[in-house]
Amino acid sequence: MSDSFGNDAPADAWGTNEPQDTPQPSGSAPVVFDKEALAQRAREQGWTETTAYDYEAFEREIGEIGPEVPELEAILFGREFRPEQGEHIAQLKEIEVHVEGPERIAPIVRFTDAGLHPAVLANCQRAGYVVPTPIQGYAIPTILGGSDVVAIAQTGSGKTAAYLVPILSKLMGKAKKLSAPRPDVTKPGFDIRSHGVRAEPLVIVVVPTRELAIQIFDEARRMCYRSMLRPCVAYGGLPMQICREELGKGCDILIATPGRLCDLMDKPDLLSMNRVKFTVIDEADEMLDQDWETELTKIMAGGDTNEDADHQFMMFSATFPKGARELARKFMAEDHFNIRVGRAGQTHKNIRQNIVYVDQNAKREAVYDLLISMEKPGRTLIFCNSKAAVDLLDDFLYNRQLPTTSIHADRNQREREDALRAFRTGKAPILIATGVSARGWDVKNVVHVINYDLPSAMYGGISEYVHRIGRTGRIGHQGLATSFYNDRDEDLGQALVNILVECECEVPEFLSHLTPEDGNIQFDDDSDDEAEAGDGGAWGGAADGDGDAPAAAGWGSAEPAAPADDGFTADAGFTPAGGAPPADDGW
Ligand SMILES: Nc1ncnc2c1ncn2[C@@H]1O[C@H](COP(=O)(O)OP(=O)(O)OP(=O)(O)O)[C@@H](O)[C@H]1O
Repeated sequence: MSDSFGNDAPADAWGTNEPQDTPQPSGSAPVVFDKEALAQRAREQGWTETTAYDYEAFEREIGEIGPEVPELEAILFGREFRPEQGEHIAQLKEIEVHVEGPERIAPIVRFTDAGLHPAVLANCQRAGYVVPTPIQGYAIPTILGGSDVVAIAQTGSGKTAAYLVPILSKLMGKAKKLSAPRPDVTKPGFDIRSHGVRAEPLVIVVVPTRELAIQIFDEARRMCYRSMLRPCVAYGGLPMQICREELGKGCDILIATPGRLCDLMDKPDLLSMNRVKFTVIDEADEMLDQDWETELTKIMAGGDTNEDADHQFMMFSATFPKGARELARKFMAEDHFNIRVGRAGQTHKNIRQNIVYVDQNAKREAVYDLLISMEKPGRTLIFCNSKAAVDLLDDFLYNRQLPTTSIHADRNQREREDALRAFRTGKAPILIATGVSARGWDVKNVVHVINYDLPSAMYGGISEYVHRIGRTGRIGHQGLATSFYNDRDEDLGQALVNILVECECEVPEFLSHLTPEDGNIQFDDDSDDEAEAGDGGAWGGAADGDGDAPAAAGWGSAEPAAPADDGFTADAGFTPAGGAPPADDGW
């Protein structure tokens, strides 16, 4: 799909082209509609006029924003970083969106409909975003409206921008008003030890791994362009001295791993939480799996000093276990929104999943054969369950002259960064990793994910499988996921078959006995537990037969929100942002 600002833009994705109200059936003369007669007929039948969308225009003052700096712009938004949405983006929109909250959300179908600050809108354009993904369509207006949000959506569906864009839009133009004083680092004689300040961020984003922290920091830098806000990153493994120096220059948006953030919270001379207005927990499920619950509870409580009544909390993930729901219930406003694109833990049809039977002792040869026979070699990510297995496989393939590198928790920071850089740049296009270390990675053009070891329950089970294969087939691109299965993986068999059936992938012969005869898949996902617990069903309301809890009082809508692809017309009186979606914007 072409850039929305080029002349060959997809019609109206940014609302800049004339709406096409005259359909042109191919090969025949244009059909001319008499709009007035049609309007009259519609009114006679009792249809009201299309009402304008409430938050179409940006209503507050632009405020003070920074100048354009072409050199910086080229660095931040250079081709290397442009995601270039794939042509199969429509697959993502086919998934039903479920929303529970105190009121209906009118999802946005164009970025221009969201009432975003013009400078943020321009940054979205520069970043190459064409149309909002479904999770962005719902989360952006909800966050702009000031609500707390729990959001679940498939891997690679743009969750990071779903929170960064509205948060930055709310802060853009207000840096001078809201930010803590910052030292002038350009002043001659500036010395961080004597002139450094205490960091008082407005936004905290918590993520499970260092690599993810750096990736989100990069995305935040792009969205902060011209905002005069300063993003910083802090993670375990970064020398405390460097952390101190960075924070000492001032920090408005802090992206951090939970352990390091809690360390910093214990050092009031370095960090104060008193200005925090937005707390985002990204990949919440992973952090709870990794036993960061105490740290998350401390972070969500916001430290002793934060008394901001408007403090917004957000949790984003592709899966949503019980622990995360409990955290949400404890810290979020009672009227928070739950936005779920599809089933929690669902994947999508852009990933072709292959399960092949391979005996444990034949795996090495099998992975070699697979790599050597790839039609067109491309970036490939291989997952093993243990660090030792990663090292062994890396040695084995490297000795067979394949361009490999590897990453796991025992590597030092430098080694991890080098490995990821080599993979990103294509110097070492085969990366072998443990699942945890690759959580949330967004690497362009990963064409193949191989589960050398499938993640048994001990290694995160089926949700880990979903996260792993989600490193390919991102944002409308297609990808392949091959998994080696043998008797040791039987505990995962049923869940795998369910996902294969759901995504219309082939179920291999050796698992075919697990295919439900009546075609009805029973997902053993976390949302069911909730319903069984009888506590009101955090996911209540989606009466769609997918196993969700029945409608619960207090969660507003009793039907699923409209599927994102049908013009959002599920409900009378429910008008999509900006009217009907553009005719040909791919959604
Ligand atoms: N509207 C959009 N149009 C085009 N590209 C987009 C859009 N929104 C986000 N992207 C790009 O899509 C890629 C994937 O986004 P992101 O990493 O936020 O996905 P995610 O849902 O968080 O995935 P995961 O669950 O695997 O962490 C990024 O490169 C991002 O810049």
